[in-house]
Amino acid sequence: MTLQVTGLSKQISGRPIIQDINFEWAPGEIIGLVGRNGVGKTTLFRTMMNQYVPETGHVAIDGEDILNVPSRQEQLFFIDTQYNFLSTYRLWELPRFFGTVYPNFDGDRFTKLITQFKLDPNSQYRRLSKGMRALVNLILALTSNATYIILDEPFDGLDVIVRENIATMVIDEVADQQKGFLISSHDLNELDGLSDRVLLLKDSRLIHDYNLEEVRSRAKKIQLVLNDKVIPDVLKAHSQLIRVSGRVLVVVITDYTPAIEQELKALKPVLFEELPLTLEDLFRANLAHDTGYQLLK
Ligand SMILES: Nc1ncnc2c1ncn2[C@@H]1O[C@H](COP(=O)(O)OP(=O)(O)OP(=O)(O)O)[C@@H](O)[C@H]1O
Repeated sequence: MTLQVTGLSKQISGRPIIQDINFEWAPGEIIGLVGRNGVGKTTLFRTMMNQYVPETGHVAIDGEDILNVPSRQEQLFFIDTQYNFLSTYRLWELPRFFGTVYPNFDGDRFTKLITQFKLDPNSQYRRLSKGMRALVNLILALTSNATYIILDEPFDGLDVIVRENIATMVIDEVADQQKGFLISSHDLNELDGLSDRVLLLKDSRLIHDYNLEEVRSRAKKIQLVLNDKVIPDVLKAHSQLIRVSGRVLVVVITDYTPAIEQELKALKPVLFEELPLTLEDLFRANLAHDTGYQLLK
């Protein structure tokens, strides 16, 4: 079972916002969609949902265009955080509303989760804080029982507790491989430990589709203290410098080999220590040239 996005393009006021987007997405996957502010992440989601009619392309589930087969549309979930009709609804009213769109909506689980997170069922959606709204959006996504769930910046502006709650719920939900998530973010730290695959959107196109396990298996982050202040050739040739402070160097080597290790050890470093590699490190090392990200903080 997969969802296929094929040749999807959308222009707004004559300007191409997304162009020729192609990817496949299977249940069990948590895909990160990253790109700078305004690059077109939300536009891609709206176009996938046909809120925006695409100039070209389509979205299909197991080969069936979701526009032609209503039962397929029910398998795809997205709440537009900017434009939605929820603001005047009270939380207890939401299951009725969503139940008409998603026939497998689980009202009992919705009520259970609302109670578990100490949300007041009588609150109007618009009166909720940003973090509470994010939680309600996620609860709706999970209880819709859609297979493919799109979350647009679900962590934006949330405190660490709510962020962890959301991340844990997402991870639990994919454990049995029945659901998949597509999560946009402009902050790589938020996707760390969550996504197994990352799509990078730049200049209206998907320019990379990364399998993170594969990228991680080849890369190493190393802290070195060398006798000499000069950066050795082996590091210039194979690594991306993450930090330099005096004689302490932190580097990421994207294609770490025994030969590189030998060359490094031959320098007889005072300290040679492997550090945990973050998603941001990987992107900084792999993509510093083409993300347009200002990754160094
Ligand atoms: N309805 C609209 N009318 C005019 N321009 C639009 C509309 N929707 C999107 N755009 C433009 O399309 C571009 C992409 O916007 P979009 O919201 O998809 O980006 P994004 O990647 O989701 O950004 P962010 O990370 O800031 O949320 C922006 O330049 C935006 O101004």
